Amino acid sequence: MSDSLLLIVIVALVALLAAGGLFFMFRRSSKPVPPPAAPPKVEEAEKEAPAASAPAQADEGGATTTLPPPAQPAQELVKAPELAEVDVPLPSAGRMVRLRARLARSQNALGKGLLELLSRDRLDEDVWEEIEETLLTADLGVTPTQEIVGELRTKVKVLGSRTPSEVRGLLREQLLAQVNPDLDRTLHVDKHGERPAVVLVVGVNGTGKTTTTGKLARVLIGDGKKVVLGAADTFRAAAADQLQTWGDRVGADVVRGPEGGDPASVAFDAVAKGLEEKADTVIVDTAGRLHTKTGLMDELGKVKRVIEKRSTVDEVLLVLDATTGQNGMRQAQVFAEVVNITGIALTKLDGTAKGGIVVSVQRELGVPVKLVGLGEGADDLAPFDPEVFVDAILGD
Ligand SMILES: Nc1nc2c(ncn2[C@@H]2O[C@H](COP(=O)(O)OP(=O)(O)OP(=O)(O)O)[C@@H](O)[C@H]2O)c(=O)[nH]1
Repeated sequence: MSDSLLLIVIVALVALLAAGGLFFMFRRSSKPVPPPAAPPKVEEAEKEAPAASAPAQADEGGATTTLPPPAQPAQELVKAPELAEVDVPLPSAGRMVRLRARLARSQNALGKGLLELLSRDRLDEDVWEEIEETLLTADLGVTPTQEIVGELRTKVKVLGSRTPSEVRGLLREQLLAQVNPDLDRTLHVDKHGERPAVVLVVGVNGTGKTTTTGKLARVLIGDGKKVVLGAADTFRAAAADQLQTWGDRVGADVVRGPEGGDPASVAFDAVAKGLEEKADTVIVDTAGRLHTKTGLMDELGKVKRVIEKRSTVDEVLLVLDATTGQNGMRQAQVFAEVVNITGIALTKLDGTAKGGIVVSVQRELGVPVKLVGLGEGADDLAPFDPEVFVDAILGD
């Protein structure tokens, strides 16, 4: 090989080596930098901070990026809820007037239908049948319906032609007579001397018994009374918790026992607490399961007997769900045979057009409706006022 050829080969080799070096240098600088330390896996993060939530977060592409555990200490995340502040409910006077719009919303169709039928020029048999049907559909019961129709027929004949206000007046008079404004609807909740009044709340589960007990406590506290609650519905643990929440909110002591414990013993302790606290009223929420009539009789009988060792049972309130119609009435009858009911709390009247149940339940049980539930809100329980009720049915 000539010297010049050797020189060319050497130059070419040096150039090749230089290009290769540049290539490797470039590749190394474009390689991603690995993370300094791998973050803990989800399970590890959870072990370190059991209460930490959402340790992983999905990006838009569906891939999961593991996040480091949150910086704050775990116990803050499981801290107990703060006690609800005690609020002061409004007094009970005029409550039903305040809730009248709600009553009108559910019951107005009945009034409108009846007023329209009675305002027709000709009131033939078909129209009277329709009036009868309307009253029966509203759960008024057969006898009250027949009485109302009989009275209206006579009065309409006497009147001859009818102005709208005359028709309204006639109907108002008849409905009010059936609701019976003369019944004594006093709630016996005032203490006697040193002893608190005791209210026993009975009824089938789901009728709104616990809710009514809590709402009633609010009504009484709004009226300036001191109230103790007894969670004698030991059958369902959640019922005691529910009552506790009501008690915490309005500032009423709640006496409760173990789940499945003896309801009579809770009732006894509640009355003892009422005496000790110089309370005006002790309200005892019972389970009142309708398993068998004798079982029910034993349970409620024992609760009553045990209370009477320390005080008197002044009011036995039967809670009845207005939406359950005839089924509810049958259950009510069983309770009436087992305990001496002194008043009815008719709940969920906001959820049914069948307000006639006020009339039929009073007739069948011979006990006045003393309270009505008109919603799920804390202040949606009102002392029953017959005139406000009838006016809400008829509309303004
Ligand atoms: N719309 C409406 N709902 C009501 C009324 N009263 C109670 N409720 C609802 O009825 C449901 C049942 O109420 P509870 O008080 O738990 O019934 P309960 O009879 O005590 O049932 P247990 O606790 O199982 O014994 C709850 O969702 C209440 O909010 C009312 O007047 N109107």
